[in-house]
Amino acid sequence: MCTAAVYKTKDFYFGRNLDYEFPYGEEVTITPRNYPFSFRFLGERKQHYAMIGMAHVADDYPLYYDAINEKGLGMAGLNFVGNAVYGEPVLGKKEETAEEHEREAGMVKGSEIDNVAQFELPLWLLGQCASVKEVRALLARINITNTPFNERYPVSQLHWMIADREETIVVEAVADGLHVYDNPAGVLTNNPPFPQQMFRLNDYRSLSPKQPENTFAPGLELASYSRGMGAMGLPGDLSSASRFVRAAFVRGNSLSGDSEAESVSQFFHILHSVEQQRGCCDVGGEKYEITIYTSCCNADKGIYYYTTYENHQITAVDMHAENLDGAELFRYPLVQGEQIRWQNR
Ligand SMILES: C[C@H](CCC(=O)NCCS(=O)(=O)O)[C@H]1CC[C@H]2[C@@H]3[C@H](O)C[C@@H]4C[C@H](O)CC[C@]4(C)[C@H]3C[C@H](O)[C@]12C
Repeated sequence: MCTAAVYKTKDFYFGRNLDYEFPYGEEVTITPRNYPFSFRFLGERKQHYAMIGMAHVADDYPLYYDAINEKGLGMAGLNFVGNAVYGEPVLGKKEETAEEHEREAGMVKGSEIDNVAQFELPLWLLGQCASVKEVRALLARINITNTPFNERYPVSQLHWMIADREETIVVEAVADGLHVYDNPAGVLTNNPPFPQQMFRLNDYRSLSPKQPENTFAPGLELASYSRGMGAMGLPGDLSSASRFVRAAFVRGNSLSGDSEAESVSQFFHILHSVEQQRGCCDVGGEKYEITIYTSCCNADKGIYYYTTYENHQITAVDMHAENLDGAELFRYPLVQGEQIRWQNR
């Protein structure tokens, strides 16, 4: 399970929990503007926007899980197993029915289509889009293909949250095609599909950070014996559907100062409210899903903050501290191990 979230104070923040039973060997990775991308179906791009994110680097290629680019656009891929459906590559244009073909004959010769392998999506979108608006335009002509990176890395079944400071969307490629949803909740988890996650929020519409009125039944005096009773019923379990509700509530009611330290701190509090502790989510074979890392990107400043399961101290990497006109990846292995600050020795 995973959870992604956005948060806005003075700056715009984007991040996620990566929950899984083992790490793939991820590193904070900066891709500078002149690192050449070779797309499977779309040729080479010698120049693109610079980006920073968490990636597994294979054969010097950044396989991003989540990242932001230098324009303030963020993107995260989360498991969507059993629902994600990617297509075979098609030849340069959309497959069209005979009827559509007739309608279009003499006008446009079928719409152009971009075949993008599933693992290429972050590079394709973050490399050339400065905003969600631009992402929407590219998605209108995309065919996300089921092309694996290589035989060691089968295609992951993911859906994506993509956001800038103005808007957040969710992209789901399913059996009946590609769907792009507005996401006013500002969070994403895993299954079920996004419309069902959003619908379920209706069940919790009476929850509140305020103490509730007693409306239980006439004549029954009931006590407000504890703080926090307005959110009684907020799910606390680790299922994806429950984390969606919990994260949407916590994020939606979050308050913080707008300094960098206060904003980053609050962002980690939001995502840590749905983190997974080792032992509580048994996935079989004596393996347990845990929150391997939590990230918080300042999308305006190009800073990638993270904590890991083994290290609660926040570590940060600033993309602008590197030469973004370079042509080689900058890679930062995750800092692990709790950093405990002793006060009396
Ligand atoms: C396992 C990760 C998703 C975590 C998650 O959503 N967990 C929920 C578990 S559950 O459904 O609720 O059971 C996903 C997110 C990004 C994925 C990686 C990225 O897509 C980049 C490459 C893509 C390659 O095809 C496979 C390796 C890989 C390096 C992927 C490995 C793995 O599938 C990752 C790391």
